[in-house]
Amino acid sequence: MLEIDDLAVSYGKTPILRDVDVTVEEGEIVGIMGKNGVGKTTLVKAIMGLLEAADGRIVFDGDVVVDATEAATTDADRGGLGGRIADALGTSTPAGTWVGADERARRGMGYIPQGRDVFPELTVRENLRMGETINEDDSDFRYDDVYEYFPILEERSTQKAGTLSGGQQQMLAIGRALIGNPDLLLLDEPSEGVQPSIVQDITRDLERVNRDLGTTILFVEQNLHVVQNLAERCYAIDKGTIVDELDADRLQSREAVTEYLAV
Ligand SMILES: Nc1ncnc2c1ncn2[C@@H]1O[C@H](COP(=O)(O)OP(=O)(O)OP(=O)(O)O)[C@@H](O)[C@H]1O
Repeated sequence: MLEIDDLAVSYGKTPILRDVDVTVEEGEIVGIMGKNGVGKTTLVKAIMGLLEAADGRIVFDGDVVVDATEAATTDADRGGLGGRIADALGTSTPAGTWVGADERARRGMGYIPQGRDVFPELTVRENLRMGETINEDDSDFRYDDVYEYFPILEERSTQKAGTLSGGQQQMLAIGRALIGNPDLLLLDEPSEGVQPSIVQDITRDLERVNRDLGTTILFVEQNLHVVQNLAERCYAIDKGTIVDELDADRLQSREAVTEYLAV
């Protein structure tokens, strides 16, 4: 479903990610854990197409969506207009293969950003309607299904999203993404700003989504409960690169997991 090879991402001239290799098979729930500031958000944004890659490749559902490898960004591409402009400006070039975020969403990536980004002045229902703008292939997944997963959203359907608790907003963001009918759901710290009892609910809800809808899930987290209870396997990221991969057995060891978290 997703294959990331040798990915590097920079902010301006500052390298943030380097040599990132991550693979996610169809139907899996995979975590990427790491402490504050190690590059988790940067990685999710690069997968979604919100940040350019300085190097590496990303293949989604069999199609190359990013190819910023040297081979792809030299020769023909660098001879093109984009390459010449980039050369003239002395910037990194987007030459090579680049599929934008909107197109990645249309091809089946669903993204739930850190902080959720619900529209606070719109009602719950209006927020869910936003998910339909992504869904062009007549998904069967509609409001009623979202409400079945998250009954509280039906109770609050005419309430402004900004008045919901952190956990309810997270449910709303997940519901909105599901209406877009994603094959791959990318979540950036779903537990952030959510009270612990509700974090457990959200973990269970995401498992149910994976089981019932077959949605592949890739999340980044630094919450021990979510890492241990949601991930089937988990990468550890530190200082911008993948430093370990834990299978289901190792994930059960609190000691093994906390090494990579700020707990
Ligand atoms: N827009 C930006 N410009 C420059 N540097 C940035 C920018 N955004 C993030 N960084 C830096 O990139 C590094 C990785 O940040 P990132 O947000 O990806 O980490 P994170 O693991 O998601 O952290 P957190 O858990 O705090 O969200 C940090 O050192 C951060 O300061």
